[in-house]
Order: sequence, then C-alpha cells, then structure tokens
Amino acid sequence: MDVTVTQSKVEGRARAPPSKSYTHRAILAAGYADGALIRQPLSSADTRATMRAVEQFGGSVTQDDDTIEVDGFDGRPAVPADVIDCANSGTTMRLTTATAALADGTTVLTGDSSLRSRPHGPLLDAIAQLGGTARSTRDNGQAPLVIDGPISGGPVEIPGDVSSQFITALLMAGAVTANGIDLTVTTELKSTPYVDVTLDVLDEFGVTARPRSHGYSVAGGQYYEPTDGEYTVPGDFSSASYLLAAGAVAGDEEVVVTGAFPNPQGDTAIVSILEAMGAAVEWNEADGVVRVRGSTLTGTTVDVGDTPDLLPTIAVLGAVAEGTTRIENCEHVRYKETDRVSAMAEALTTLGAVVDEQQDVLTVHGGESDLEGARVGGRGDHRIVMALAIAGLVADGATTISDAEHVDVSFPDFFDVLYDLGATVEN
Ligand SMILES: O=C(O)C1=C[C@@H](OP(=O)(O)O)[C@@H](O)[C@H](O)C1
Ligand SMILES: C=C(OP(=O)(O)O)C(=O)O
Repeated sequence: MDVTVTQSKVEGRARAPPSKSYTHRAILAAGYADGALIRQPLSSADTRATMRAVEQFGGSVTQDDDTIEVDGFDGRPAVPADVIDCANSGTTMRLTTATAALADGTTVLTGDSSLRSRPHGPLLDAIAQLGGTARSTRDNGQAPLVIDGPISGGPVEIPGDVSSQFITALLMAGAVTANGIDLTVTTELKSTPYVDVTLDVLDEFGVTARPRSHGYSVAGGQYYEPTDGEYTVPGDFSSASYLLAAGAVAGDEEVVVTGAFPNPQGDTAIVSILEAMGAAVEWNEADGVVRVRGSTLTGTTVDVGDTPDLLPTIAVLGAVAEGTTRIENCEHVRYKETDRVSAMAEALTTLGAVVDEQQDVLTVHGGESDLEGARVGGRGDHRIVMALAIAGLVADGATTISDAEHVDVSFPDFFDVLYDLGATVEN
C-alpha cells in the first residue's frame, strides 16, 4: 500500500503506543510461567507472532480490549505440532528459538522473506554448545531453523555484535533449565539496553539474572510469577520517536507525547538527541509527558550502538537540520527488517539530502530547503516507512511511501495518529 504525506504542520497530544520489546517479553515470560494477565500490551503483527509461538509450545492466549491473558506452559514447552511462523519478527524468532531448545523434540521456525535473510548463527552455535542441536536448513545461519532439545544449561560463549536478542533468548530460557546459563560475551555488546529491558521484565516476573564480568548469568530452576499474576507494559520510546521528531520538524504548536515514563529502554535517548540538535523539548519524567515544539535543528553526532532503532528517525532529523549529522557505530542496523543504513541513505538522497554511507557511519548533510517530495521505498520495513513519513511533513509537495501497511509491525495506528496531529496523509 502507498501512503502520501504532503508538507504539513502538526500539533496536539498523542499517547506513546505500548512497548513492543516489553510486550514480546511479557507474553513469553507469561508462557514460561503458569500464566499471567498482561495489561496495556501492544497488539501488532510482531507481538501476535509471539502469542502464536506461546500457543504452539502449549500455552493458551486470549486477547481482550486492553489485556492479554496467557495460560502458560510452566517452564516445560511442548514440542510444537506445526512449524512456528515468526512472520517479520526477529524478536519472536530469536526468543523462541531458545524456548524450542527446552522442548524434548524437534521445533521448526520460519518467517517471511525479510526474517529468512537475517542472521541467527550465533544463537544456533550457543544452543549446540549447550548440548542441543540447532541448524539452519540452508546452513547459512538463516531461517528456516530446526532446533532439537532439551538442553539443561551450562556455560556458553556468544558474540554480542550481531544481536542482543540472542542473549535475551538464553537468559529467558536459562531460568527454567536445570543448571542455569553462564553467558560469556566474546565481543563488544551492541543494543545493551535491550538486555536491561529483559532483566527488568525478568525481575517483574520474580526471576533473577545478572550481569557478570564479560557476560550475564541466570540460575536454573527458577519460577516465573509476576506480583498478583499481572504485568503492565510501559510506553514505547522507539515509536514515540516519530511523534517527537514530527513535532520538532513540523510543530506548529506543541506536540505532547504521553505515556512516556522513564525505564531501561535505550530509545529514551531520543529526548537528549533532540535537545542536542537544538529542539525545544521537555520531558516531565514524573508525569510521563514529553513536549516538543517546532524548532530550528542543527546537526549532531550520535553513536547508535545502544539505540539501533533510532537510526531512521535520526537520519530524517539530520536531513532537516542545518549542517552535518553523523550517525556512528551503525553496522548492526544493517541486520534489521532491511539494511536500514542503505535504505535511509537511498531514500533521503531521493528526497534531495546529501548523504554519505559507510559500513559503520551514515553522514547526512541536511537543510530543510533541500528536501523535495518524491516517491520513496518503505522496503517492507515499519521503521523506514514511519521515518520517511516524518520527512514527508517537511519536504516540498508530496512524498509517497510504498509498503506503508508495514506499520502494523510495531505501531498499527501510526498514520491515524499522524493525521489526528494535523498531517496531510492520504492513501
Ligand atoms: O530485544 C529487542 O526487543 C530488540 C532488540 C534490538 O535488536 P538487536 O539486539 O538485534 O540489535 C532492536 O533493534 C529490536 O527492534 C528489538
Ligand atoms: C528490528 C526490529 O524488530 P525485530 O528484531 O523484532 O524484527 C524493530 O522493531 O526495529
């Protein structure tokens, strides 16, 4: 589906959607538990993939208006009766690959063409180190994956520069193994705050896992059980980043984002990045409210090692800002739903920005006056689509973005929210 965004101003209030990362973990943690009620979950294509996986492992999941009731498999996943389709969701595939390694039999996991091109090799190696059998049907570390368990825990070495989701997966599964898992991370760890998010959810479910020198450890034989059987999902700062960026580049009056309370999400950094670029932004942490006004932005340098999902947003801010924006430490952002470094370089060049793409650095030479509406490719990637929609607010004329339906992965009503803030959006 194409969506066309025409140059327009925005103002008003919007609530940050529930966090995708927290929702995935809460659904799976409830699966590892006897069950749990999850309040304010994100209902999206990706989180539904995790719900289906939990059902395949023997849980049952009931979605209501603003809750998900999970009847868990209590630490003992069944051998799935069918292939698990993780659709577009890397989080689902990585986290449930480790669940599969606990089952006494064979699990097959697959996904859409994007997910089948993403790397999973280090997680497969880790499962093999733990005594399971884990292989890629094409022997290239990519899905379809075939996993044979059960593993009972032990020491494992894993690189940290491909995906932190491998570590999250092993910590979540490790808690219900007999012996626990001691992880040694053999390279620099990227996306570290996502492991902090995992530790936060584990803690809320009564499970202890800890950082240790060069890694993490989780004791086995633990029980997942949230206080009072319930868990409430916080707001999503990656999703909020598009709304805040919209306010900064095209704010008429204020854009106010609510439901934005401090927590371990690395993407809370969007507030300080906007500040560094000169935006009039204020975060009332106690109230969970971020306010931003249309501002003249200037270029900055950002290291996205911890915040890969902000790259598309920052690239658009850089294209609008005066001067140069350097986005450093971004190689791992190439392993997402698409290669987001090249996707943003290509689309912003089409819109008239001057962009220099290197393997680990994306440099954007901005200037609002340079952006001209054009047809750009969403590359089947929700974050590319949403970031380009923000560029469309300031580009002269109309910007048409393909694959716009992919926002259903993380922010299903994104275009309605943007429209309600005053953007001219048509499909
Ligand atoms: O664990 C998570 O919820 C996520 C971790 C990050 O991936 P990597 O750890 O692969 O960088 C992030 O990009 C993804 O959107 C969500
Ligand atoms: C990369 C993302 O998610 P996942 O890895 O779960 O596909 C994302 O939401 O930007």
